[in-house]
Parts: sequence; structure tokens; C-alpha cells
Amino acid sequence: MLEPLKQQVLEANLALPAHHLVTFTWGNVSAIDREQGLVVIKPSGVEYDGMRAEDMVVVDLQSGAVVEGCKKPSSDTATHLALYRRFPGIGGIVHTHSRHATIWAQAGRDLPAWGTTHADYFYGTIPCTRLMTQEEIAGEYEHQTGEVIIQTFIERDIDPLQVPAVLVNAHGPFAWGKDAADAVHNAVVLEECAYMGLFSTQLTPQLSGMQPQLLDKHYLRKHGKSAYYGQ
Ligand SMILES: O=C(CO)[C@@H](O)[C@H](O)COP(=O)(O)O
Repeated sequence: MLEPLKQQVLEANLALPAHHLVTFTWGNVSAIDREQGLVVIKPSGVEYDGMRAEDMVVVDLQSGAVVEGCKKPSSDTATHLALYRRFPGIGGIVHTHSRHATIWAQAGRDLPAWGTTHADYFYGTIPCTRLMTQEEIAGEYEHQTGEVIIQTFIERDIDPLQVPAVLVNAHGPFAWGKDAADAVHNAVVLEECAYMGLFSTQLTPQLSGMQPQLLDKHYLRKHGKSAYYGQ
């Protein structure tokens, strides 16, 4: 069941160390089969080196129950599931602690669009969530992490298909896309933008956002009016 999707998720997880987005096992990628309502995700705490497609874990989208696989699913599985349920247009999700995006997340800072590298992938500011409440942390923490992300996009009226990434305050980045590989691609670009933004703001501390016309030109020529993948 889902062997091709397991292979895609394996390859996307192996791309994390290849792109220097993770230390140890600090990252996880998943993908969804929406027809079957099943999510394939990386096993928890397993070294990427030597990871196999058969190690991937299959969980039910609604219940989170493991339906296939002998290993424990990623500790962030509930966050992935919350996002899949609320953002129906996404097909793959990645979470890492990539160094520079995590610096912005720990600082509680949004990552504005300062240049065309950003604009080619994200139609505006990448938001940082609010800090989680004590109750959210003490409760179903991973699920609540997903809910805080969703709340951020709703309250700030940001289209998650046009800004496929978020910085979770005091934690790290999540990114998504039409599939697992696309999600990792967006995570790599996010890390690059975070790295470059750190130095751009050192050179010009009062750096203002890029010209709206330039943002529009770069984003819309690549994605069109809507980022509804394939539509
Ligand atoms: O966010 C975290 C830890 O803060 C996670 O990314 C873990 O570091 C990876 O956990 P597994 O996917 O291996 O369970």
C-alpha cells in the first residue's frame, strides 16, 4: 500500500541532510494521499543514513492512528496532520531546525520579502507565530502547534498556498508544497532567504520591504494569479 508515496517521502527526507537543513534527526517530511485519507511520514528518531522506504509510517489523516509501519511516527506528526486537514491544497510538509530560519523563529521575527529570491517562492512576508500559551504547551502540544500556525494564517489573512512556509515562535520553520519534494524545495529557499536576510539587515538595519511591483512581477510570472498547484 502506498509504496510510491513512501519512496517519495524517503527521498524527500534524505534531501534534508543533503541540503544541510538538519542536524542529527531534527527534521521530518510527510506526504498525503487525499483519496485514501492517509499520510506517510518519517519514523521518529531514525538516522537518515540507512533509512529505507519500508521504514516510513502510514497514519490516518483524521485519527492519527498508525495504519502501517512498525516504527513510531515522527514526534511532529500531529502538527503535520492539523495542517493537512486545514490546508486542503497542500500535498507535502517539512519541518526542520535549519539554522538561519530557526534564528528568525527564536527571535520571534517575521521574515519579510526583501528580494526576488524570496518573491519567486513566497508572495510576501513569511509569518512567525505567536508564542504558545502554557495550556497549549501542557496540552496536545504538537496538535496545538499546528493550530497556532493555522490561526496565524487566518488572522493575518495569508494564503498558505501563496506563502508556503511559517516560522513557529521559539521553535523552527515548517514549509509545504504540492508534494514532499516541493515542500523540501520551499524549505531550502526559506533557509537561504533567512540567511541572506540576516546579513542584509546588518548592512542596512532599516531595510524596508521590497517594492510591491517587483514582488508581484517575480511571484506572479512564476505562479500566476493563484498558487493552486496545477490549477
Ligand atoms: O521539532 C523537533 C524537536 O524540537 C523535531 O523536529 C525533532 O527533532 C525530530 O523529531 P522526529 O521527527 O525524529 O520525531
